[in-house]
Amino acid sequence: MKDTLLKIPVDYIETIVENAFEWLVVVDKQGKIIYINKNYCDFLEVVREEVVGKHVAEVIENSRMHIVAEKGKEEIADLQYIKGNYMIANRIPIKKDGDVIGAFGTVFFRDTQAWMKMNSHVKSMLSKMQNYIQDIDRSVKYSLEDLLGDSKPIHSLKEKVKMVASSDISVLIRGESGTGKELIAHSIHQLSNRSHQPFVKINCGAIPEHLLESELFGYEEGAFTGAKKGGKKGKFQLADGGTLFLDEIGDMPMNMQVKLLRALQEGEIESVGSTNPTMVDVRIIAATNRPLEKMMEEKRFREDLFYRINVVPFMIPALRERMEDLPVLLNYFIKKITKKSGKRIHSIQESVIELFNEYSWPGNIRELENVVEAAIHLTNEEVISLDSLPDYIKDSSVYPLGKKKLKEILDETEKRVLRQSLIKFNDDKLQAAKALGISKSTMYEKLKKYQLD
Ligand SMILES: Nc1ncnc2c1ncn2[C@@H]1O[C@H](COP(=O)(O)OP(=O)(O)OP(=O)(O)O)[C@@H](O)[C@H]1O
Repeated sequence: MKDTLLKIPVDYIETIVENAFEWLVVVDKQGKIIYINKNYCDFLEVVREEVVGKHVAEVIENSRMHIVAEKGKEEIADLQYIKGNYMIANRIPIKKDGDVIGAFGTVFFRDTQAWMKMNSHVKSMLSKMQNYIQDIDRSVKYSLEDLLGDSKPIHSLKEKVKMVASSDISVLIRGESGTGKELIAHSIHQLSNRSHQPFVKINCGAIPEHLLESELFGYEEGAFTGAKKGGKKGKFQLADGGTLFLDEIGDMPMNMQVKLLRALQEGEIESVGSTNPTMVDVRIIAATNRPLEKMMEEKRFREDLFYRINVVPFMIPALRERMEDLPVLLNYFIKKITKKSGKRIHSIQESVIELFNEYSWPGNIRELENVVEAAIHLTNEEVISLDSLPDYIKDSSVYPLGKKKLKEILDETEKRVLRQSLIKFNDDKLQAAKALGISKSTMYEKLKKYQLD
């Protein structure tokens, strides 16, 4: 190291020490100044030749350089009050063969204000980056392999995704909540030529009406009170070259529908506060669970926008309409959740499957996953039984009309009620009978009938 340093010409060293630090001072073991750079002298309003050789405390107010040179303990980012301001100083001992022979001190920020300015600058840059990182999700979470199901509708959905993915055609995905609309949107993007470009999602229903325009198209600096310095990019600009997923498009207010249609038709957008339109190249995938046809009749959704986005419609059926997918979905979620939770589950009781087949699943696949997760956490055994299901599923009364006779339905309901009352009263049959308003003997009779004893 020493050899390398000796090779540096002295002119170079002079430039480095004069400029590498804002201010620099070097003292010997006694605290006498050996070297001080010009910037520091200018600030202190002293002549360099006159202060070299003087004790540092005589030249620099509140200096601790002599203490560091004596004790050999470094002081980093210490606040030092000089000429009416706080400075941020570093003081480092210089050692030779283990002995302290002096110290050098640097000041990076002339005062705390300069430091705070730099600090808030860094913070604002970091938060800006964070915004963009959240907005742009290049690594989409799902692919077509994640779309499980053996039913005919799922097979044809998969085929359709493969057919349209590579074109830039607009797609409208419809289906109840939790049916996998976002999963399909991810899959289309992933199979498209834009897969290495951003996939940007905006939930049109979750953003307050007055913010939606700037969220979609961005804004210029000074566009409104509270606008960020330098402005902000909108989702359209962030998705440039990639895919923009307009989730819950049926919840978009009418005035924004006009602006969105213009952007889609002309391929250019205008940020809030700007007068110059910019071209954007974005593929649109929209999704909704709203009845758009009815909304068009009621003049709550624009027809022209509907035809612009509905070039290829995707309709995902509700889970209750394709119950043949239940076994594969159930198996998949059990495996996934047991792996995550470390719990072992080796079977599901037949009664649970029966109940699942009867239940209407208003929250679709998302609800199924949540119910399986809750059941796995609630069971103490390695079997998913009715006891481990959330109450609202057990309480749900979905009558299999047309499939079962009234007597069968009544018997099943009676059995379910009896089972629940036993669970509630910890198998205390007397208490359960009391709660149901039946006699002890009737209770025993019924338990025997339904093999619950
Ligand atoms: N066919 C499927 N196979 C496996 N998982 C699925 C399937 N469909 C949906 N899921 C899972 O269900 C959950 C909900 O899916 P997703 O968010 O795509 O639904 P969505 O229709 O967009 O819901 P919302 O309208 O409420 O936003 C996700 O965890 C997803 O992985």
